[in-house]
Amino acid sequence: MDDAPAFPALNSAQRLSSSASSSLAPPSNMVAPGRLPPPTSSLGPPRLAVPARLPGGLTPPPTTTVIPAKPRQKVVLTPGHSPLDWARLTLSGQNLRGVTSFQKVTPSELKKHRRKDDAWMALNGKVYNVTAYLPFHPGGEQEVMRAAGRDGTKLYMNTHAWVNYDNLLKECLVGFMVPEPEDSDDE
Ligand code: HEM
Repeated sequence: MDDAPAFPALNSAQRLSSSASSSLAPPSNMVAPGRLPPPTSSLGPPRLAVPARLPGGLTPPPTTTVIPAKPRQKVVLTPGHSPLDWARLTLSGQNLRGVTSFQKVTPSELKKHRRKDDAWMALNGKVYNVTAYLPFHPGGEQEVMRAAGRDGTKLYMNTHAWVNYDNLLKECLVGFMVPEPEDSDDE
């Protein structure tokens, strides 16, 4: 049987360009998001690992994807307030709700609980006493307090829809939102 022809063909663009990109290592001008680029020599312009145009008129594929990073707003939690500490506290049997039975909470009742030592928040119709959680909140106490005494669903979802509040605040459930009674004077 005849020998198989060389692949890629001896005079192909791939072979011609192979000297330009002989290494499998990522090009040195690739920058991980949030990282500074590697220092470039002060002698001459920065090196470009991939030429603007490959021999044979081929344009190389893009080598970087820049995702604009939103600055994190996480705070440093005080000792004893890690997520694990919070898990421990919720399992301790301590009453974190501040009530002994589930309540029907009207908007005007909710409004009464907007102090740091008595903070309730409604999330999708459920009302939570978030007082105990405040020092454990990775975004800081002030952020949670923005929604204290009111419905924080929109703010919460806009900030971190991926955070499972139902699970984190299970032991902080106070009750459920109900409309203001018809004859109320809307305090
Ligand atoms: C509606 C009021 C709230 C606001 C405005 C708020 C805001 C924030 C902010 C700004 C961060 C930092 C995000 C970042 O830069 O990474 C954060 C993180 C976090 N918040 Fe809240 N938060 C609120 C309520 C809550 C509540 C009630 C909980 C408890 C279920 C919670 C749990 C968390 C967790 C677990 C993180 C860390 C998320 C992560 O690492 O991806 N937040 N929050």
